[in-house]
Amino acid sequence: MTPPDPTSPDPTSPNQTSPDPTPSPPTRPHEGPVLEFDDVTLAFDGVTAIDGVSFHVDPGELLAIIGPNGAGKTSIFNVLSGVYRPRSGSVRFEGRELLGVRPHRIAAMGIARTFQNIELFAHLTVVENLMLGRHHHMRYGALSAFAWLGRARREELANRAVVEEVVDFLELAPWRRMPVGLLPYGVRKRVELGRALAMEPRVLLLDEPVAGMNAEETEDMARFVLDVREELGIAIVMVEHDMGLVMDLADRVLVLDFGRPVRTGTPAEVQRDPDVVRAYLGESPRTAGGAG
Ligand SMILES: Nc1ncnc2c1ncn2[C@@H]1O[C@H](COP(=O)(O)OP(=O)(O)OP(=O)(O)O)[C@@H](O)[C@H]1O
Repeated sequence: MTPPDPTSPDPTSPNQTSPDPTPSPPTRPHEGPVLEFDDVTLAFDGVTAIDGVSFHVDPGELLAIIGPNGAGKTSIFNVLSGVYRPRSGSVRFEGRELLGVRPHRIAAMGIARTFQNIELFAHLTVVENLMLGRHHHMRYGALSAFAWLGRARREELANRAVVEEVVDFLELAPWRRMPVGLLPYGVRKRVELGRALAMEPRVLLLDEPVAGMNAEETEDMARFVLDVREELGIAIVMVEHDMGLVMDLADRVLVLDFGRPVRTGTPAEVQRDPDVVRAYLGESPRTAGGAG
């Protein structure tokens, strides 16, 4: 994945120039897709990373985004999380426009993200890393904590309770007090999923959740991703090169090539689409093994 480049010039990255519009709270529960990505185009100097891409995600749905290296998958995540501002198009979360909204506010609205390269604090314990996921839910800083000791304490306890639920849900109890840097790779990836879940998101963006994992770790992660969707009902957008995982888990698959959408459909539809086979999967669907 290409990491976000904070030095890239406007208008493509990041949302520096425009004021941060305060999203108005919805007056009634949102109906329809939880996420709408509508005719979005994002260009860097000479490179069109996303070229007129549209998709939607329904509540509780798992949409996988696949495509060869450089197809624009990470760029879509960077637009969804407010790191890049596209040249044109619209991105809506529960009906509210996200373009122009800063990343921390998008996270607080309910969109959490994991990264391909684990972004945890190696010297902090599992529980401490998960508590960082509660950051957006903490209203009392150090100063106000003196003034409102009781409330701050209650908030701390509530945040700890959420973190404990995540520890149970992802079966992280054996490692809870260990520094994350000492944990096996597969467990660290699970802690990163946990930190995103601790935010209590309504949409989860998973960036290559099984990259670098062995078969056993992949199987574990697949089970947890399914549990997140089925038990917590969280909508998921997943970028992944492991085609077995994509075809097993996804409700629908969006295939990209050179920033352009090739096809959106169920795993079965996508696998037998000749354009997809040509663009990504190889000569025969049977040879599909990913391009990562
Ligand atoms: N900050 C940037 N500055 C310039 N070009 C960029 C930047 N980010 C991405 N690109 C370009 O946009 C295109 C899409 O990149 P992107 O990282 O989104 O692809 P990807 O599908 O995630 O690839 P991979 O599977 O290798 O992670 C590529 O040509 C990439 O070089």
